[in-house]
Amino acid sequence: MEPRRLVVAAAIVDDVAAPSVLLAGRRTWPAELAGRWEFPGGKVDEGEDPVAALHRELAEELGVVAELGPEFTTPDGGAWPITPRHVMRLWLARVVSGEPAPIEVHDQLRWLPRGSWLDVPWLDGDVPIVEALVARFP
Ligand SMILES: Nc1nc2c([nH]c(=O)n2[C@H]2C[C@H](O)[C@@H](COP(=O)(O)OP(=O)(O)OP(=O)(O)O)O2)c(=O)[nH]1
Repeated sequence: MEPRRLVVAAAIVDDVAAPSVLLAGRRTWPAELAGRWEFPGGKVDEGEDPVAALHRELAEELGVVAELGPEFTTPDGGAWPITPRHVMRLWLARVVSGEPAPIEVHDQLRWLPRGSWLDVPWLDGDVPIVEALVARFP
C-alpha cells in the first residue's frame, strides 16, 4: 500500500497562545469538496521541507506571510489522518504580512470567533481537529 501523502496546513489565529479568532477557507474544488471549509494549506512536494511547503501554500493561496507557532498534533503527538490517502500536520500561525485573500482554492475566507469555530461545514477529516482546538482553547 502507498504511504499516505503529507498535507501541511495552518490554523491561522490572532494570538497563538490565546486565540480569539480562527481563519477558515471555503473550497471551490474538487466538486466533492466544494463548499466545505478547511485550514489553508496543501500537499508537500517530493523532497520539500514541510515548513517551507506551508509558507509556499500560504503565499499562493492567501497572499500572506505567517509566523508559525507551535504545531498542533494529535493527542499522541502525530499527524492527523484526514482522508484514507492523506495525513496532515497543522501549525498555529499568525499573519505578519498581507491581508488574507481567497486567491486560489477558496471563494470565501472567514474569521470565526471563538465559540463559533464548529459553525461551518468543515471537511470531514477536519472536524476532530477543530473539536480538539476548541477543547484546547475553551
Ligand atoms: N489544504 C487542506 N487540505 C485538506 C484539509 N482537510 C482535508 O481533508 N484536506 C484534504 C483535501 C485534499 O484531498 C488534500 C489536500 O489537497 P490540496 O488540494 O489542498 O493540495 P494542493 O493545494 O497541494 O493541490 P494540488 O497540488 O494537489 O493541486 O487534503 C485541510 O484542512 N486543508
